[in-house]
Amino acid sequence: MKIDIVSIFPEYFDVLNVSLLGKARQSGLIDMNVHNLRDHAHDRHRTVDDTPYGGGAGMVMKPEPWGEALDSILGADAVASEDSPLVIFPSPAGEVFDQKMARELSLEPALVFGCGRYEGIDQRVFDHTATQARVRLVSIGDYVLNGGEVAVLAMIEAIGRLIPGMVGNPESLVEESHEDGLLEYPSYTKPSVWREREVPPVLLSGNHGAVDKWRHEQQVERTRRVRPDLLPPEQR
Ligand SMILES: N#Cc1ccccc1Cn1ccc2ccc(-c3cc(N)[nH]n3)cc21
Repeated sequence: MKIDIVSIFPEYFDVLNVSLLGKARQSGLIDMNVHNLRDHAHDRHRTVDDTPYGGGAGMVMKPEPWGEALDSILGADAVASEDSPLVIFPSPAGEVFDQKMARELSLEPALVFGCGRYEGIDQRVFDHTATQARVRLVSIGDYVLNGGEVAVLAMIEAIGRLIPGMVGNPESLVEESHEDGLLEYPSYTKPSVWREREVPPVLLSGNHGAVDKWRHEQQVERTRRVRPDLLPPEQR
């Protein structure tokens, strides 16, 4: 997978050289490039923002630097098609990112992430980029961050771990929260007694059928208690 990120804070993404994603970059599983938006602002102060038309507090990101930056990634003459790269702009007004979307995006050959700051990006950037590539505005939850960088880090981690070859044991991805629509079951490891707290005996029984049954029951009970919204109405 090819990943391009545009941000005024490229250093945010230095962390992506660590751990699994770092290994994936070294192995070539992921080809990641981070672009500094200010490299595409050519005035003396490398200005990327200005006051909003119509008034209001805060600043809006200017379209020109974004246009030049995205042209350098997509091609100035690119025409959007179903084979175009997918350009994702984190936004509080976006569709909500979830495990289903992470799975979908992990199959994309090329992703471009545009990190806004201030009060957001001039709308014409989204409108114009949609003529060059596929565009989605994506929220990582119903709260407001100061910019898109943290959202992109979260999405890249959630997407990256699903890319074939990323994790050693793909089976470990199946029984996680949200993979089957349920929260995951509680996990235990040695010692079998810790501070007078015992591991549930079924997990020490060696009876795999009983273990699987107990784990599913735990998933349903935890989901019903913590996230009933994930269950179909009749199971809540
Ligand atoms: N836009 C906007 C905005 C609007 C009002 C106040 C502050 C901001 C800050 N901001 C600028 C860029 C940007 C990108 C993504 C998020 C974001 C995503 C999620 N899920 N929460 N917040 C916020 C972002």
